[in-house]
Amino acid sequence: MSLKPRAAAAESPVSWLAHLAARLPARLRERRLGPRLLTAIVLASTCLALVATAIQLYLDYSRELTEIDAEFRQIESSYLGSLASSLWSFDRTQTQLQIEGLLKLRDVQFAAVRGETGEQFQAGRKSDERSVVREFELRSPKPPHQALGSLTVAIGLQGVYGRLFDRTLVILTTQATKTFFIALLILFIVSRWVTRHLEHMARHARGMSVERLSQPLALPRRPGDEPDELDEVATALNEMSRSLSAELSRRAQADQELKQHRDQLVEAVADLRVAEEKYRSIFENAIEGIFQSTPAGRILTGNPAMARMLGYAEPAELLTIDATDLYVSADDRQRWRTAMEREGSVRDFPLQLRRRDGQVRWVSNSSRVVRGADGQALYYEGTLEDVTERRQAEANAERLIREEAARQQAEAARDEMARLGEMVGLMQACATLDELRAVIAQQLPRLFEGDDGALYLFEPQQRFVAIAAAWGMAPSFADSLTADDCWALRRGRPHLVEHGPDGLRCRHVDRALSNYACLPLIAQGEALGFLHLRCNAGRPIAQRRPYLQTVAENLALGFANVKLREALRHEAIRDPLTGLYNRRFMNETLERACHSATRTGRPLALLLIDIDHFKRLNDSFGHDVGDRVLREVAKSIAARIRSSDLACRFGGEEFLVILPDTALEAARAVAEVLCKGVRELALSDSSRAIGQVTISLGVASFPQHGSDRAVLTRAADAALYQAKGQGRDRVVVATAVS
Ligand SMILES: Nc1nc2c(ncn2[C@@H]2O[C@H](COP(=O)(O)OP(=O)(O)OP(=O)(O)O)[C@@H](O)[C@H]2O)c(=O)[nH]1
Repeated sequence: MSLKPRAAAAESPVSWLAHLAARLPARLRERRLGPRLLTAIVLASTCLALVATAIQLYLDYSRELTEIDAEFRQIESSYLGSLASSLWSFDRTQTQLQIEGLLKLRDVQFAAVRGETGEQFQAGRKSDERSVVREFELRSPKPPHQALGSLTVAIGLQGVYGRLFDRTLVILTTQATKTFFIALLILFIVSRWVTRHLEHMARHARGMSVERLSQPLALPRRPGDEPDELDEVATALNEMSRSLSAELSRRAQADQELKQHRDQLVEAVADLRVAEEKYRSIFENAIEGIFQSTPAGRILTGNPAMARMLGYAEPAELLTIDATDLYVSADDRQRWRTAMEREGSVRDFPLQLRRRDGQVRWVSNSSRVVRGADGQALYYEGTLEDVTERRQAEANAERLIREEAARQQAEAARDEMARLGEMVGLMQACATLDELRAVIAQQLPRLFEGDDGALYLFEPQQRFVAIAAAWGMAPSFADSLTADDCWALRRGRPHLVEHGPDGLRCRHVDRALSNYACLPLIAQGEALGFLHLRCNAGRPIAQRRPYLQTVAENLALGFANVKLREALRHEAIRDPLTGLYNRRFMNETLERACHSATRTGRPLALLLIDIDHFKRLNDSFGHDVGDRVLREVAKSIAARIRSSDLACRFGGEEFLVILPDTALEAARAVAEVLCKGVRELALSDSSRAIGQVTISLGVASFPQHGSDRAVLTRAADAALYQAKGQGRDRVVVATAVS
């Protein structure tokens, strides 16, 4: 059996396919997406269609073969019996008819019966084309079923091939048509949905420039269209454009900055060259020596000034010497290195170096350590200045300063002593303690210029000292102190506290105060007070101790002298019995008062007072009682006059009161007051009452009753006489001088 395709029918599709296959690579290499896509679809679809058609043909072919087998079985079952009967009965006509009848079956081309006897019947003709031939054995219908011959049937495959070809043609046509339209549809869709936009993007991209980067890509969309991947691509492109634009701006700015930096760099390089030349010039021409040396003492660099300083002709010679040999003292080198290692640099470090010729020079060194990344000292660099002459000049200047200071100190001491002498002189001229205090208050600040201080003096009959004079920080001094507040008063010795926290401070000074002195004023064993001094000038107080003691002693002496003088003077001008001024002093004072009244024209009055019946009182009570009455009357008078008035004992039991700036009527009123005051004295002896003591007063006034002491006194005396005459215990005003 053989299967042969029809050559004429197969030639056309194969050549078409060959032609198509030959053109496919060119089609697939098309630049346009549409044709490429179309070609790919057609190719893929064709391949699939061919594969599907081949499968279909194979299945159809198998079915056709099955049907041929079924046809043979049908021949076997339906025709073999009747043919055997016709052959058994030698019915040739029937046999021939039956064989021809077989040709009516589908695709049967040929049928032939060959009897055992050699007879042969056949219908149709044998073809060279492929066919399926089967031979059946014919046996008699009745036992013993002997062999009668055979039936040969040939079913041609040409019909099968024709049907398969037709079917293939239909399938391929259908597939091709479908593929064509689907391809067209896909082409349209791709063009509409994809390539149109891609071309738009391409046009946008082609038209893109740096200036147009900011123009966004907008796909031609109908409003309301949902965004798809192309929109995402467009969005991504726009974002890319924006990023690109930003990047370009940044690059442009960076370029600008780079340009500026480059310009600055160029300028800096130029400046650097200038600076380098400048520093080279400084290095070469500097007056100071400039060097670099290793920690081991090797000189790396040295300028001409350094070479000259050390006695070498050329800087290159410095590189051959060991720097450690330059030091006069090894200790100097060690101190210098220790300072460098500890501080990292030194400034104006004094050193003594030995020149090449052996001469020793003083130099001032300023250096620093240059360290590596590991912190190790790589080398030292610095400058050397020859300060030998300057040091000599400084030494001379220091000597001169010391001498000047000593001279000034001596001068200051002379000044101090001169001021002290001046104060002592003034003190000696003081008649009263008040005068003395005033002089001291005025002189002490001059004596201790620049320092704070105070003078404390014991108040009469008191146990505390009160401030008598203060200068400098006067408000910070206490007004009064007890003797316990000051170590100098307690111990009767000078108490000095130096700088520092350890000194034993007096209670009257602040705890923070140091450098002060308290010196007691002691005269004839009696403590008069103390001098307190706070030294502000930074000069140790101990240095001034001798001077302070001299001042304190002079002050004490001054007070003692004035006190003595006051006592003497008191005795000279006072009446010892009554304490009032005596007649001699009264005469002097009245003389001055009259002159003053004459000069100024101001009034002046006199009261002449006499105790009534004093003789009788003396006689009755004794002289001592009389003395006591004299004292009580004097006391009563002194208590009722002004401090500017002056009461004195005129003699015996007579008193005289001078009333400056007092007119006659006022004087009369004072006289009445005095008269009444004495009248009211209630005096008594130890055993009996003395009785009332009265006085009589005569009043005279300047200028009505006289313009000098004698006339006024006489006028007052005349008035007193009148008062006695008129019965005593009264005031009588003098009559005007005619
Ligand atoms: N106790 C005492 N008596 C003195 C003192 N000085 C004077 N006399 C006395 O004073 C008396 C003065 O008396 P006279 O001058 O007579 O006056 P008189 O007795 O006060 O009488 P009239 O002045 O007229 O009232 C005399 O007896 C003096 O001795 C004195 O210091 N002490």
